[in-house]
Amino acid sequence: MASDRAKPCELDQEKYDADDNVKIICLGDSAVGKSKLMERFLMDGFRPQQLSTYALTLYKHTATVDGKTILVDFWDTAGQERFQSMHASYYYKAHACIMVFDVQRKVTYKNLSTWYTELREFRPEIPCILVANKIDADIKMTQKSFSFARKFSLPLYFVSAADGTNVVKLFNDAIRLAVSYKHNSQDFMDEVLQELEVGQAKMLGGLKKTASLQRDVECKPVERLLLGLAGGTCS
Ligand SMILES: Nc1nc2c(ncn2[C@@H]2O[C@H](COP(=O)(O)OP(=O)(O)OP(=O)(O)O)[C@@H](O)[C@H]2O)c(=O)[nH]1
Ligand SMILES: [Mg+2]
Repeated sequence: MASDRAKPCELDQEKYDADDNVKIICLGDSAVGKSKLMERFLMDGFRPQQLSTYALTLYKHTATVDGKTILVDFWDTAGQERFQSMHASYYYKAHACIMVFDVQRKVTYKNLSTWYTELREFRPEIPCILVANKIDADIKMTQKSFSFARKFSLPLYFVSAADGTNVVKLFNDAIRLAVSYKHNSQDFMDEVLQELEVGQAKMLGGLKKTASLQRDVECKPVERLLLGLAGGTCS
């Protein structure tokens, strides 16, 4: 279970021993409760005053999933940026998205399509959880079916940052989905291939050097192939 709480300590040994790390982003209009949801999960608290997020806040959290320590970066942004395009780096290498609307303000539900379109431009495949927040203010909303979730086959969570309903479940599920996406996606394969390429390039660099220094040394077949790939020659 990913049930650990955020630790205030800067020097956290777990961070150095972590098995993996994931990035989870949060999207939605201003004042839907993105920051309050993070506050509820990470600090188990809720201060009702509204302080709109300025630009971007990054929270670091340590979780345990299937016995493994996972470092989670939660990215929280300001919803008023909706009318501009979000910076691509916000989406860069994100492994899951929590997309929030406010059950008390219909417009925040309508605007989901703008958020979702942009998300899919940058991250076509990452898991996305749809969140109906502030159900404490109108419990009847949990009886409503929200077609946006069905249309895009998104899991829908009814939550309240104010009283904590479903918040821990929401974040724990998001972490699980992020970890699972990271290990099963094409992105993961791309990362592995990239690392192999870097390793191979280093090896080829070494071989090229050797070949130019020792031109009369006979090349073994495998070295010929590698030198061919690197543009080197064997005499
Ligand atoms: N009743 C109720 N109010 C909530 C809940 N979550 C957030 N709020 C209130 O909604 C307001 C906005 O919450 P924030 O978390 O700052 O919203 P945000 O989405 O981070 O807004 P930006 O940073 O501007 O994008 C605050 O006044 C909160 O007290 C909730 O679950 N229930
Ligand atoms: Mg905020």
